[in-house]
Amino acid sequence: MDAELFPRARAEIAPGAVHVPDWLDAREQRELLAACREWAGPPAGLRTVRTPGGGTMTARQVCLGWHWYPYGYARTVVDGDGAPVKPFPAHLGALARRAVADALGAGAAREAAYDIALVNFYDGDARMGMHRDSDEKADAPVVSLSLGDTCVFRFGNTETRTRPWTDVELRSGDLFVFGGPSRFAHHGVPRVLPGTAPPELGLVGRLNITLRVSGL
Ligand SMILES: O=C(O)CCC(=O)C(=O)O
Ligand SMILES: [Fe+2]
Repeated sequence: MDAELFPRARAEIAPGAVHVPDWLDAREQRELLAACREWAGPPAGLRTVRTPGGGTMTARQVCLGWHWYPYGYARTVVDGDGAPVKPFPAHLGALARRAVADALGAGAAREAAYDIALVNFYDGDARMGMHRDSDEKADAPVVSLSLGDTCVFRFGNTETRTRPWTDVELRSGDLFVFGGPSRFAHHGVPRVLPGTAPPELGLVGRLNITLRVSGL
């Protein structure tokens, strides 16, 4: 439906931060979506995240491997149903290493032991404020995969939550990796574009799968 005159090109958005359009083919997207639906079920399923200030995040979340909560990691859903977090499947680790190798080059993936997946579900009104992924004790690149609706992904700088930043459209199947000098850069999702998912995928809304190395 979004047929471009020219294919979207991979782009280095900042040193160590690379956008690879259409990295997942249609079958891989369907399989990941089916897996996300399994992971989202209870126990330790999709939940609304409450921040210490009394707010709630609009993107709902489920974790694999380590449970992330504001602001740390646990092995159980300490801010939810208390159940043990679902295991991190080995195939996601292999996927993350392949993603890093494709985005940053073979050397960058090394032996990185990916052990965290955060699955964020965005409906049309959801967004994510500017933040850094900084609760890990490792500096391996963060791998981000998008399914469903297109979003505006805002990639900023390591110093401040404000400009300079670059807005990138992430569509279903796109890969974004940030490592090296960009590993601790601020980023967020100011907007989801409802109704832009590929119809054959069968998802209303947007899913993001973020893969990280905990170092824990
Ligand atoms: O949804 C996205 O693309 C970003 C998610 C994110 O930054 C996070 O979960 O830390
Ligand atoms: Fe993040």
